[in-house]
Amino acid sequence: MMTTKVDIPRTLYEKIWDEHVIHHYDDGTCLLYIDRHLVHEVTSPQAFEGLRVAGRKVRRPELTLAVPDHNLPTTARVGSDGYRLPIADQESAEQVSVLYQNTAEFGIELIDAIAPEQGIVHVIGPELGFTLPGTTLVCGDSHTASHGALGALGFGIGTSEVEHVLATQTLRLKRFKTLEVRIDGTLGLGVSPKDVALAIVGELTASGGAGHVIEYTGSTFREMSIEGRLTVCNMSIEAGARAGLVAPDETTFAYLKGRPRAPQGADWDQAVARWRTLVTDHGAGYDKVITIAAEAIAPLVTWGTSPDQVVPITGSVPNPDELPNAAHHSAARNALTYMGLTPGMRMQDIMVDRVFIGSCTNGRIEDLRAAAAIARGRRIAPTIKQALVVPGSGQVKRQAEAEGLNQIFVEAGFEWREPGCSMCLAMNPDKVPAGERCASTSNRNFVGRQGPGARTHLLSPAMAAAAAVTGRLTDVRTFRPVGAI
Ligand SMILES: CC(C)[C@H](C(=O)O)[C@@H](O)C(=O)O
Ligand code: SF4
Repeated sequence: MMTTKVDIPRTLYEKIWDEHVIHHYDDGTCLLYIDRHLVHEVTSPQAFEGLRVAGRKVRRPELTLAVPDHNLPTTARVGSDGYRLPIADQESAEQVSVLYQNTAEFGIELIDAIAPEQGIVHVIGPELGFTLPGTTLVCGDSHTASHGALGALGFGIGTSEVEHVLATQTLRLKRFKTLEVRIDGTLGLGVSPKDVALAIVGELTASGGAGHVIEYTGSTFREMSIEGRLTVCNMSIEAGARAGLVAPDETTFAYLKGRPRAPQGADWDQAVARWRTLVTDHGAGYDKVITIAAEAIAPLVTWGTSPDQVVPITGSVPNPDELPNAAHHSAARNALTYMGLTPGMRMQDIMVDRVFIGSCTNGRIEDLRAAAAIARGRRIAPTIKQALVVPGSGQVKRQAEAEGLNQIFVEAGFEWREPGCSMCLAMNPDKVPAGERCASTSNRNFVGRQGPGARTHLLSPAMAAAAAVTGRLTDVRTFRPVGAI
């Protein structure tokens, strides 16, 4: 009997990859077909310019969707007279208006700053059903890994690759290696998908996943919502991985059903039947495997300037010289100097100046619900200079408002904003001043990330809300909800 390719056990990643290879080159690279392309204002201007200079068109404009997010102020975008407010910062205004011009010139759909669907590129892709299982999806943005939560092979690309995808709808790439991150068991009370993500990054280190696609397996992910899976997949890149994947299942199908751009009617049934085959076959091997027990994961918080510099909230700032890996000693010392911390300090004694709840890591409805459950009936500490809640998209914002979450936040002293990347990175007016400390639900605590000299502690939405209430990093497990939400 003939052995067909189908009989060889393959991982989920290999199945998606194989299905998209158009050509194998002699040097081992492959030409890969790209199903979907997301574009934002930061990494696309040079790509469009390249097309213009070469006199090329966009090959399949209908497969690309553009949205501004990084540079938008999160204050009102429309004045009381109904007119659009200008962006004050010249560079930001320019980037956004160039995106508008480029998309108009090349016939690409644009969700503009005041459209109801506007939001962070990685939040709107899934919620519109633009992101679908088994597809290849790219964006000139490292957190494109997020989309793997729906079983799409999503990865970030550079600006020259953005141009290549626009021109050809393909990319020439080397196959990635595979890494299984297996977590079984039930998360403890107060432990969220963000803690899972931080635990994985802490375990793998910021470079442990380099060159790999992570597949998240085990009962913890099977029981996790799509929002939670998006949070975990989002941070795959913080462990150095190109992409993160969760095999699509009933949770995925329920999430996607009825989304505006997902297949409808008979197409839907056919699509689901196909998506059910998107699982790693029994007997398929990964290049690397790590396992973590769900019960071992505590609420975590970062102390340094890399997302892998993380400890349980009940822990202390480590002594750099006592870290297990000697290669990390000097990096840790520099991080502590930048962060203004000394070894041995209890994490819960660290006072914060600002709190940011939002970003493509934690700006979805479940994140806001978790934060609101802590904020409800409480006030932010008087020492807090600013506490921002920034929904990841217009849809998240409307849903949160329908549930009254905005009111809970505002009554507690938080500011309720328009969707965008906001304080995740200092490309818009939401910045942390030099020397100030921010408890942030975003994904990067790099030097200067939230503003020059700003100090960032990454944590979950509930922990961020708790920090806002007490004015310091706080174990959310010591909080009891006030009333029901
Ligand atoms: C601006 C963009 C290129 C960048 C990225 O690639 O991730 C940003 O989104 C980030 O989070 O640092
Ligand atoms: S929210 Fe932050 S991480 Fe996400 S795309 Fe925007 S800047 Fe990048």
